[in-house]
Amino acid sequence: MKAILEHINTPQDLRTLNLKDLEQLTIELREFIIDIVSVKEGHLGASLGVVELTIALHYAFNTPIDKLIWDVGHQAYGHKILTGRKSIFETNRQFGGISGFPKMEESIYDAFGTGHSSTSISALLGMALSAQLQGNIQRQHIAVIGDASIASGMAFEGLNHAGVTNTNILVVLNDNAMGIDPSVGALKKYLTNVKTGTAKEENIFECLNFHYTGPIDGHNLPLLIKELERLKKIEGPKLLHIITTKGKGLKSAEENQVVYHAPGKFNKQTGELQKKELQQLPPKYQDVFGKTLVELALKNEKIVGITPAMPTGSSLKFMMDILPERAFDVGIAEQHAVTIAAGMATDGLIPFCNIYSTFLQRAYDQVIHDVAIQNLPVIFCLDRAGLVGEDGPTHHGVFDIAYLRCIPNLIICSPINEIELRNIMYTAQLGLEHPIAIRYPRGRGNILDWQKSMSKMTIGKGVLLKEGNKIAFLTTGPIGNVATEIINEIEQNSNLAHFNFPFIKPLDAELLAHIIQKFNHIITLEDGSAIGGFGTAVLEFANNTGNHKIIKIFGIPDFFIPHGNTERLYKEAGIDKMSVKKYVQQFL
Ligand SMILES: Cc1ncc(C[n+]2csc(CCOP(=O)(O)OP(=O)(O)O)c2C)c(N)n1
Ligand SMILES: CC(=O)[C@@H](O)[C@H](O)COP(=O)(O)O
Ligand SMILES: [Mg+2]
Repeated sequence: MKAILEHINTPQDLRTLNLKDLEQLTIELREFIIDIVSVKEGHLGASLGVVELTIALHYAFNTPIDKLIWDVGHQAYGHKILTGRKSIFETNRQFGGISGFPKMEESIYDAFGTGHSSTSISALLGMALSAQLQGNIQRQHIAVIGDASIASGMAFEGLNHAGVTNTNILVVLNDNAMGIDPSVGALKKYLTNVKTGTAKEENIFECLNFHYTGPIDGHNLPLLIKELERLKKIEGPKLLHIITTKGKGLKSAEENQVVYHAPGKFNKQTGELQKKELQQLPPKYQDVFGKTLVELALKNEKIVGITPAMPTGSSLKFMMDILPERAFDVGIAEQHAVTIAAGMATDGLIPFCNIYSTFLQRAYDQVIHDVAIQNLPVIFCLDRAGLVGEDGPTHHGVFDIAYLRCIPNLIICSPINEIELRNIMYTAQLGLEHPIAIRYPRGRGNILDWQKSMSKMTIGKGVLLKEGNKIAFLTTGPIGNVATEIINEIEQNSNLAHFNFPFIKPLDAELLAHIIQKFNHIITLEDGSAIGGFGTAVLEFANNTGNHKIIKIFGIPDFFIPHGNTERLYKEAGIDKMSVKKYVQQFL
């Protein structure tokens, strides 16, 4: 029974409560988040950590008139529940349901859409400058940003600019000493010194011209409210530094903050994680990467590993455990991750720079300017390529082929399975004349027996998987296995040929020329953007040969694919087995 929360549908309701009821609300809100996330899954620890802050902000400020931005947005579940989405919170992250991140089209209380980190201060400053220019001097602007996210370049850029304005902005630094994994870097050290009272005289935020308060206990609701009310009356840029515990209120989440960042299903009373099925499963691609890298690095001392703040998600943690001096977590700093990899490559090291496909978008210039133009043999491992599922459009890794394919010098490889991933990693560390981007998806592969000895691949070589004489399937990446299934399910399948193109660039020109000459009908299939992707590359090639054939491109269409389970999303994108099979069958 949630006696208080039951009556709260908007922040206006919350503002009528007395302090005792607000305190009770913190308990009920935590329970509500735990109740739903324990069965529906999602990000847990971050939202539990900001329950008091969420209530205090909506109590002290006049949202949605005052603008409130949640950096990354994975901590905004309490905010969603208190701003009209309590009854639909159980649809969180599901297809057709609410998004796991703030989204402007979802609610007037979501002042800015987030998902990728460290954007909040810039967006907030934009709003505050706009308010100033338009004479809206009453409006308040608040960003909540975590200690890991504020260490990112983009957040620093925002602070640096904001400090020379007299805008009405408040940055709340939510310091729990954690990202997904423990926070890293000199700023983390500085914040720790501030918390323990051992920081030197000068305060870094005051030096940036912010009015600084803190650190204060972010779980002390009356104190938070009092401080926010006070800060509201102070003009100019302000920073409030609060100390919180990630996972606050659920013992296991407090004790194991990395796992409970997004724990999957768990017992809401004990916090115990739901037991996984006992049967042996194929490996996660991230583990194939992580374990293979260790295997290679133990033999090749030039290999180094880099991750921007995702040691657990990328499985670089395996190398960090075994070869800590050669594996670097650089914090949420994708641009820096790419350029230090470039620097290392100039000096003969072999950097495996692992970045989620979606987060590499932030380091596009570094890929071109620092790596490709100088033709440095950096090995990019782009995890979470393709549709990632419940995180939705901010996180789908569907643009990489299109945005990388136009960069000269860069090899692009999309292995069909775990074995091919291992082989291309092995091949790359033997020494390439160019940088390479190896993309692979979220989740598991298909092969139990994957830890076989590795063999060298020929860069740019495609593979005939099945002979046929009428229609040619050309696939790249694990979606090639869907083509195999379709072929196996079709009776007249002698008509269907299947070619795997692990290399999107360079394309296997010889094989492609043969295919274009032999087949009148070609189908390409990929899990990336249909515009500018692998299919487009085939089309361009065919056009250049002057040999005009029917080429049907299956890829992600020209709209943002929403959140939901991947099977459903494949359908939404029209690249699921049924859709492709239906297309093929018309011609048989
Ligand atoms: C540009 C970018 N890189 C990486 C991530 C993945 N990521 C999501 S949350 C997170 C950690 C955020 O830590 P912090 O800002 O301290 O917030 P907390 O989870 O501690 O509340 C990371 C690295 C991301 N969302 N965006
Ligand atoms: C909020 C965020 O960006 C991450 O927590 C992301 O959800 C991680 O994704 P994976 O679960 O695929 O590692
Ligand atoms: Mg943090």
